[in-house]
Amino acid sequence: MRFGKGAATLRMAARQDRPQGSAFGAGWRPGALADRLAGRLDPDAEREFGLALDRTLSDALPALGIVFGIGVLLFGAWDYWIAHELATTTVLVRLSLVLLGAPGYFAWGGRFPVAWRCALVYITHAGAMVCSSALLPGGLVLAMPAITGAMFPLALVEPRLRRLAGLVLPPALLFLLLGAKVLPPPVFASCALVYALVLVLVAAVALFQGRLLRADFLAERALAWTARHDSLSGVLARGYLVELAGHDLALARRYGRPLAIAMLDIDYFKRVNDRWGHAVGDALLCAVSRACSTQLRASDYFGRVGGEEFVCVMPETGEEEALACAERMRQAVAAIRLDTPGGAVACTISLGVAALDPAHADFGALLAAADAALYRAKAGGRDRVALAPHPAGE
Ligand SMILES: Nc1nc2c(ncn2[C@@H]2O[C@H](COP(=O)(O)OP(=O)(O)OP(=O)(O)O)[C@@H](O)[C@H]2O)c(=O)[nH]1
Repeated sequence: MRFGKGAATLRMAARQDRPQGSAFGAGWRPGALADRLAGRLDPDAEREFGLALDRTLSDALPALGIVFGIGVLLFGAWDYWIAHELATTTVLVRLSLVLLGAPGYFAWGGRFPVAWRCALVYITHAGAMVCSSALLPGGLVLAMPAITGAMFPLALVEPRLRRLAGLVLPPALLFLLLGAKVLPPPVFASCALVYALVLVLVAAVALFQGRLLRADFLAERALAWTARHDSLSGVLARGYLVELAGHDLALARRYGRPLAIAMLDIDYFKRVNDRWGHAVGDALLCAVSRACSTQLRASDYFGRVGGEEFVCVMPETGEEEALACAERMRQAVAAIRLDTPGGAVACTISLGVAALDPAHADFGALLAAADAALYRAKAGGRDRVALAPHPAGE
């Protein structure tokens, strides 16, 4: 199962804090035991896990259609073998119910929730098995392995218990209704008991599968977080920042929207390391990251691109607003006082701001413009903001 992310989700993830682990809350509530067994995650992670699972299900549905189609043909042949005089009727029942559920295989541009599509497919198809075998002599008993067996693969792809129950219970009720009508009472009782036992086993498989998939989801999420973030400061890593910025730059170009970046560098950082030691230098890098991040809009993002160099990307932001944001960051950093046993450590930053211009070939060109402006801020005395000139005016 792939837990891939679309560009929008990627951007959301960029602003998230470190991934949460399995955070099943303490305290008793209905379903708490099932939650514990399934390794249920905290609400946000569970929502994300559910979306990933829905994507997988949506992708799998068309392929399942081919498998189910072959199944319908094979069971039609089985009908002929059991009672060929009834087979035309049973095959028609099977086909009509399966065709009724067939729209569920298609995505319909995402107009219908995946849960509904799954329900339409599974309930009609399992209903087709139950109804047509109820028409055959002893058919319900003979078809029991297929009817109950089909629930196990379902539990593997849909391990969420409530959803699973919504899928398997309607065909189970249909089985009980028709079984009570066509089977002798002792046979019916025994079939109902076996059906109930299989339901319990299917629930156990779903719980176990849910636990495995959630562990897989958490591991993949933690790995993605580590790959996309700077391990020291927790802000975006260079590669991920460039990936996100490339996407936002393409959007800004396409729709003629503004976008600006600020590149910043801690002034005389070498002296901090030399005087206070690398541990204090590291703590200062974290403090600067925090101070700058708090000055940004929710749509902006901030990453570390070098030793003591950071970049802030501001989509939908023009030159003036970017300069104001850069100035806020400068002031926020200047206010930092890092308490150490040797005394309070302070620092300043220099910033270069560049606004997107049609002449910037790509994000690298915009970055180079901000870097040149940063160089001018350093040369001009540090602790200041410099704006990159428009490329045409250079
Ligand atoms: N503590 C710590 N230091 C780092 C890290 N990465 C880079 N540095 C240090 O950052 C310093 C950068 O020094 P320089 O490039 O000379 O720049 P500067 O001293 O800040 O001077 P200006 O940029 O010109 O104001 C070097 O001493 C690097 O060792 C890190 O992750 N942790």
